[in-house]
Amino acid sequence: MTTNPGSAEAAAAISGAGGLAAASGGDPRAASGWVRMSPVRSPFPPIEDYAFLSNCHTGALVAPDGSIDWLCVPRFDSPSIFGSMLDREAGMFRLGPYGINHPTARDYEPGTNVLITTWRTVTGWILVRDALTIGPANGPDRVTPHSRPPYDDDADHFFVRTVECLEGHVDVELICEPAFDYGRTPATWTFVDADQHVADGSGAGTTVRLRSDMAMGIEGNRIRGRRRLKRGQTAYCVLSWADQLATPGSYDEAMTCIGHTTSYWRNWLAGARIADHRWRDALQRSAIAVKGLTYMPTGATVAALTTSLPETPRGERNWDYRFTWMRDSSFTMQALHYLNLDWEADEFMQFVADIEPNHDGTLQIMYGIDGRRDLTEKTRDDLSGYGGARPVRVGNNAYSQRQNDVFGAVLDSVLLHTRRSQRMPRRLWPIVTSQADSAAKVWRNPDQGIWEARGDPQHYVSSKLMCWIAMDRASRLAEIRGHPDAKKRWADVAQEIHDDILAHGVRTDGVLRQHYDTDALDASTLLAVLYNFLPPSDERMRNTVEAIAKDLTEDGFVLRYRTNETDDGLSGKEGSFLICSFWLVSALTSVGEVERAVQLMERLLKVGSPLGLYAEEFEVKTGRHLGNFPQAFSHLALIQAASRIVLAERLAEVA
Ligand SMILES: OC[C@H]1O[C@H](O[C@H]2O[C@H](CO)[C@@H](O)[C@H](O)[C@H]2O)[C@H](O)[C@@H](O)[C@@H]1O
Repeated sequence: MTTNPGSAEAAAAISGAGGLAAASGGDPRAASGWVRMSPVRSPFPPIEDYAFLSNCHTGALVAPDGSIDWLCVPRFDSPSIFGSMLDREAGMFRLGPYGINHPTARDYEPGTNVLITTWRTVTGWILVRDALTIGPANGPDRVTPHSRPPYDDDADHFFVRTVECLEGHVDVELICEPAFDYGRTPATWTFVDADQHVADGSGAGTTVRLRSDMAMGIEGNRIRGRRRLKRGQTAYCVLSWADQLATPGSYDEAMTCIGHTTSYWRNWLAGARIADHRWRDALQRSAIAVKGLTYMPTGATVAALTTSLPETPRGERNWDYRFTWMRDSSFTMQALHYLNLDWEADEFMQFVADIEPNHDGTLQIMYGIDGRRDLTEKTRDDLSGYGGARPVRVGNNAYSQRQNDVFGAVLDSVLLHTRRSQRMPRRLWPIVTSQADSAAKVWRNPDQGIWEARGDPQHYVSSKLMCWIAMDRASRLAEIRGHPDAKKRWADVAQEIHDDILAHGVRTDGVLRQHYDTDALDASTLLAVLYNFLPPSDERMRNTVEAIAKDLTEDGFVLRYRTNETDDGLSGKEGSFLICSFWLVSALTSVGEVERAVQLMERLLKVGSPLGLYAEEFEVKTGRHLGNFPQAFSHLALIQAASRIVLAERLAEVA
């Protein structure tokens, strides 16, 4: 038992006598120091009901009841300290009205990553602001596009929560119960000031500091505070984890941090070129979500904030996405370029230039956000998993897979970057040559494909297509660099791959197939349309789009493939893949079916979360989101699809 005796009285004063008496009897975690203080929160909220906050170092998910159910510190890929998303006993931090779990309204402060929650109780109204703080080093200056913004990468990062009573009176409750190392180690709390407004919670080599102007007590492994706020009164609490643990010391200071955070996001967004269109809000939210998944110190992006949110309810399709996939990042760069947000793309190019290649010059398909290579997957059998979906995985064995699309992803990004910045950094040329030569060598080999199937390698059409992109982009880059021999050599290979796909990758009905030895469909072949493998007027492009729209959809939403036709080495049925559904919007636009594209886009926007966020998949029969959340793939494809439609509509207007 880790209770600080000195603080037990304070706890009892707040929670009422007997607060500490609720014991851990029968709880297997008691042996490791757990002291259960209240019934386990249950059930798991729907994935899409979470709010996402980020400081571009790490991110958090806030449940509708005001609890932070996911936070890893100090980085996206660190072990969680609040992990209730994966196990109701793996840590949480709630601020909200006592005894009420359903907010009246939740929204972001427009154009920011600051969450505003309003609560109405029988006695009054309160407004809670939540932010993972971030801010400009030199004040909220306007960011000029194409210049390095005055971001303070090394600023202290806090989770700041403020509450303001708008009407009547409300009893506000704070419960902070970290569980370090993905729920394995409960916090040991000690007060560090005499007034008991600052406490340190430690475990598994990590210390967090909680500071508040509310009276706090230690109850076993958690801090609890309660205060009655009357109209016009305020309170705050701040959680920090930086070494110096310096935190705002008053409500006003906390609000200043939130103000800086607001300015940061708005200034960043001011650099984006977002069409004045009815989808503007969705585009802005997606841009903020994608940016929020960027790890600022290296420019790497995580594929999603979380690990192991299930793609099949209660199933085994649970993966850790807190890493940087070359493919996902390349698509992210494209999406940010659509919005004129080139600066992040520049940063990612630096990341690419810095990574350590394999001995043969190839790149891994994914890396840690700090560029590390070993992402060995482990299962955490001590965690229940979201809704009972097990195993929970930490790490991702896909890192050692052979996925031949990676060459195209990297080289397409380099060409895009070169064109946008009108220069090609010298340090990128060795990467171009090694990727192009590797692609030229391996494109004939089977691989695991872009869906990272864990079954046998196949000749995936989309992998060959991306090798064609690799050779095409390399040839254009060689031209820019003035290497005519390389230009010709790589263009010849591009042509060879093109011919090969047309010879083996097209079914007798003129539709692109998933891989050379099947007639099954695969939504990744929509990339052929998006990358202009053939002109959009070519029948094979239209046939592929129509076949996918008709035979690979559930209620209009696109599956990446049918799991009963494709052995991906896993059990369970998936939901529709949101990236594929947005790809279909883009592809319909390309082949001139703009009205149908708009209809599908509108439906996709309707199934976004109440806060405009998307997981990886959507389950048509329940209307629930599935998989990791929020997922960059879904948001970047939304940006691409909307941008393409907006462009098509504008062109139609001037025609
Ligand atoms: O379905 C099996 C695979 O699922 C994950 O991969 C998916 O997510 C990646 C990150 O967004 C994406 O790049 C890939 O295209 C998706 O299929 C998982 O990470 C893999 O380990 C797993 O084998």
